[in-house]
Formats: sequence, structure tokens, C-alpha cells
Amino acid sequence: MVGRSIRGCPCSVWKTFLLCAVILVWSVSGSVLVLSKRSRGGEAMSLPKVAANYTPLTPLGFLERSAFVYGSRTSVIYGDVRYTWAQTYERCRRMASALVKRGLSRGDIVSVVAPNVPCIYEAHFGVPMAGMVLNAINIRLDARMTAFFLEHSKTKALIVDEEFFPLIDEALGILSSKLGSIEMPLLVVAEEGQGGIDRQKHGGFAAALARGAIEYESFLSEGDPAFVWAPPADEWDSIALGYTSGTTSSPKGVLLSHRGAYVAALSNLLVWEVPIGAVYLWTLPLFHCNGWCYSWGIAAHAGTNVCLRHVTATGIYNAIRKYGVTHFCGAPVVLNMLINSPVSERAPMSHTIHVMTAGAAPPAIVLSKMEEQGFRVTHTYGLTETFGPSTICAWKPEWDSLPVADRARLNSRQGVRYVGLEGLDVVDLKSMVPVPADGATLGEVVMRGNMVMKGYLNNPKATEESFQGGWYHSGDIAVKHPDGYIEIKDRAKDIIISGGENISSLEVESILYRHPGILEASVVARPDEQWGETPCAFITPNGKVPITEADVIQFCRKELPHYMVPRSVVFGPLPKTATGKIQKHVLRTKAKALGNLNKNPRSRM
Ligand SMILES: Nc1ncnc2c1ncn2[C@@H]1O[C@H](COP(=O)(O)OP(=O)(O)OP(=O)(O)O)[C@@H](O)[C@H]1O
Repeated sequence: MVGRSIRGCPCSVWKTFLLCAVILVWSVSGSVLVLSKRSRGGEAMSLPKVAANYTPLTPLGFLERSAFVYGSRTSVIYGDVRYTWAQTYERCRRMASALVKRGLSRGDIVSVVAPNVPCIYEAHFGVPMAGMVLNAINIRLDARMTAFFLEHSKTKALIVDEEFFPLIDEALGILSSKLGSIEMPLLVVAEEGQGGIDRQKHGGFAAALARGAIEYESFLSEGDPAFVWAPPADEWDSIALGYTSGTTSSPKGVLLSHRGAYVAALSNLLVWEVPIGAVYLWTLPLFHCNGWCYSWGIAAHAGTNVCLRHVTATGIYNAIRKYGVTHFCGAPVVLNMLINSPVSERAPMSHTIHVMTAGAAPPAIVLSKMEEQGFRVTHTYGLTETFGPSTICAWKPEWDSLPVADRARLNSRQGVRYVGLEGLDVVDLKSMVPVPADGATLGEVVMRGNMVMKGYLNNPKATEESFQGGWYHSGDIAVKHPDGYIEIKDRAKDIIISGGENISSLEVESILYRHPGILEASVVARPDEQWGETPCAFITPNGKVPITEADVIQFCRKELPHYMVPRSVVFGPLPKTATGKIQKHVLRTKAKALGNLNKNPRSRM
């Protein structure tokens, strides 16, 4: 029937033709649509970002929320000074507003030179709330280096604690004599106010005012307490600039994004299980990597920031007693200071005190002594370039039942990636192939993801080099254990190569720390005609047990293969960076100055 009607009627032919054409067009356009949807990931993936569902990530909103939800809780304590979260929010908005009123613009760098006191905490919010970039400068640098940072960062405003104004004055003097004349940054000076410094000796406050600085509280009062701040236009905008410690080379200016700071701050709370309302003691300098992003993190959980101008064992134990501190961070040098403090000074541990350590490798013995004292130590590892800690030695419940020394040994490893870091590996230095998880093969630690810096300020070469092959290169040498945990063996520059064998200076140091007469130890390479290099130990005795070079060598011989035993020992204080890291490059220079060591070349074997 159908066939006959088609043959018998030309109209039907046309109809059929048209029908076929429609079907063809429909199916082709359909497939195009399907293809294009597939290439975009389908309907489920193609919905756009709109104002209702997308705002640039920034940690600044943590403060606004805590002021709203926990407005009357204590946010900051410094001596007699106490603020609530509502007050801190207001003070930070005032700061942002005052900076804008003084003519600074979006993207300008505002530097802060202060120990852990309220003004530097407030600057972590106030400066970026004005769309500006915070540069917290290390207070232990000399005037020459400080001048370099001010010039390199093109600082437009400088908030300085009165104790450090003499340093700034000198730094600005260096700049103006170097450059002829300089456009003076806006100077704001914060008064100490708590009797924590000898004002006669420092005289910084009066000198700063005489130089035209405005007093910090007056500066805040210029600002609008209801200033309407806006989140960054783009989460990739910079929130902070931070210079590396300069442990191995000249410091580089690391730029950090709002997005990364948000991810790092929340990751920190998660991995360390920081509860709402934690009492956080500022032992870690806020100028060091923005206090590992706890500056912003503590605001997210409306904790209390206890400020500490001078970090001493007495200061820490007093704060524990007085404020019920629950958490603090510190480099191993701070832990060492605590375990070596007189027993009479120590605070009774009525609750668990959580300590996060990073910045250098904590010797296992230090970890076990901290544990014996009742501290719960979480070991993390990271760099200024990764917003501070970005790996954690994640604790396993099955380790609980192990002897204390085994627990400390496991915990002294640098561990696994943070929840906010997308990639972590140890790779061969040349081929970039991941090393086997055998706990022995050395490679470089590489990282990637949202907790990696934007790059170095005005240093495209260093930025490019550090991001080679799609990974951030840490310059740290490590092994990967069968359980996937990484363990740092040395910095690439610190490894000692003796007779073709790699010696991890950290391994030798961890043995030295077990000696009852040693307070601190650091091991570097000393030139040696026969072996190329041999280990040279620099030691600070603790004064409890007499100790000689022969004792040290003898002690190490019992614990280490002979080629790893220090051939020379030097006693004295160790040079450190502001963050308490031992400056091995200074020790290497000293070891080099000792000359070639080759008294008895075969004796080590
Ligand atoms: N838990 C840790 N164990 C061992 N080393 C650590 C640990 N945490 C940090 N480090 C060391 O600290 C380095 C990062 O330090 P930071 O970013 O403060 O500047 P710096 O590296 O000391 O200075 P510079 O890069 O100028 O030499 C790491 O590369 C690593 O060598």
C-alpha cells in the first residue's frame, strides 16, 4: 500500500524527500549538540558560574563570620589588652578604610615589622580587606636586608612596632643614601604599651613620631568602622608577599593568592583537628609564612590568639598556666627549648596541649621527650612557597601501642600530603621519575596544587625553574617509605658526599641529639682531600655533662657506620635564622675555613 502510493504520486515523493531531509538535519544537529555537550562534559557540567554560586575564595570572610556568630568571644590577648571578635573585625575594617583614605590603592604593598603583637595580627585582615598585599617582614634581619625588602617590594605603607623603629630608621637611611631620595612610605608606629620593652633603650616611639609617623591607634581611628570591604575580584589576586628565610640562598619574595590562603587555612584546621574556640599561643612568628596561615585559620574557628612578644620557655609555660593554651606551633628549636628548661619552670599539664612543629626536621629524641612531658606533637613539613606546612605525618591509631621511641621515629617522618595539596612525590633529580617506595632511594620532594605559591616577585627565572615539569621543586632530598610516607634526608645543598657516598646530615644530627651532653647539633660538609667531604659537627653543649671531641666521635661510632661519623667537632653557639633554623651555610663557611681534613685518611673505614 505504502509503496504503491509513493510510486503513484509525485507529491508523496517530495513529502518523503522533505521528511528525510528534516530527519537528516535533526539527527546531524542532534549529534553536533551531543558532541558539543560531550566535549563540555554534558549538561551536568555545563552550567555556568553565576553570582549566586561562585565567589572568589578568600580567608577574609572568616573574620566577618566570627564577628557575627561569636562577636563577644575573646579574639586577641596581649598583656592587659583584650579584644573580642566584634572588636577585631571593627579594627580591621578601620585599618582597611584608613589605608584607602591615605591614598593607597589596590595591589599596593603594605609592610609590617612587628613581633607577635595585635597590630600584625590585624594587618593580616585589614591590609587585604583594602585590596592590598601584606608583606610581613622578619624582625631579626639587619637594616641592609630590611632595606632590600622595602625597595624590592616597593612598600607604600609601613606599620612598625616601636621596638623595631630604630631598625626601620636605619633601613630607610640606607635606601635614601643609595637612591638619592626615596618616596617615603606612609609610616605608622605601634606603641608597645605593656611594659615589654625598655623604652629608654629603644627610644623608637619618639623617634618614629619625630620622623612623621602616625601612631597606630590614631591611624585606626581615621578609618571607618563600618568600611564596606569587598572580597578580591579574582581569587588569584595576591593576599600576601613573604620572603623566604634565606637559609640556603638570598631570600626570594613569594606571592600567595587569596585562594591558596583559604585552602591552606582550612586544611590546617582539618589536619590538626583544631576545635572551635581553641586557645592558640603565638609562638610561631606571624611574619613567618603568615604564621603558617593560622593567622586566618584561627579566625575561622573563633579561637583566641594569645600574643607573645618574646618567645621563651617561661613565657610559654606562663601563658599555658594563665590562659589555658590548647595549641601552638613552633620550629623544633622551640620544642628543644621547652624540654631543656628547668623542671621548676614547667607548667602542670591539666589538659592536652597540641603542638605543631615544622620548619626543620625534629630529632626523634626531641619528639619523645615532648611526649613524655605531656605535649601532643603533630609533625608537618612545608615551605614559604607552599603557604607553610603542606605535608603531615598523619598519625595512625595502630602506632599508639608502640614503644615511645618507635612512635617518635615514625612521627619524625614528614609524611603525606595535606588535604588541600593535590600532589606530593619524591622524584629522581634528573629524570623526574618517582623513586621506589623502598625507604632508601633518594629523590627530590615535589608538590603541586592549590597550596603552591603564585611565583616569585620580579623573578621570572626563579619562578620558571621552581615549576619545571609541572611540579614545584622543593630542593629537599627525601626517601619514600613502603607506607607512602616521605622522610626528608637533607636539603639538596646540605647533603654530604664522602667518597661517593651520600651522608644525610639529619641522620647524623639525630644521633648526636641522643647524647646526654648535647643541647643542639648541626652537621655540615668539611672539605677533605681524600674523601671529597667529611662530616663536621657543630655542637652546643647543655652544660649538664662534660663533653669532648673524642666523646662525640666515640658516641657516634657506636651508632653509625664509620663513614658517617663526624671527623671534626666544633663547640659553641649555632647561628640561626629568625625562625630558629640553623644556618648551615654559615657553618659550611666555618668548616671550609678549618681547611682540608686529611690527617689519617684511611682511619674512618
Ligand atoms: N618538618 C620538616 N622537616 C625537615 N625540614 C623541614 C621541615 N619543615 C620545613 N623544613 C625545611 O624548611 C624549608 C622551608 O623553609 P622556608 O620556606 O622558611 O625558607 P628557607 O627554605 O629556610 O629559606 P631559603 O629558601 O631562603 O633557603 C624546607 O625546604 C625544608 O628544608
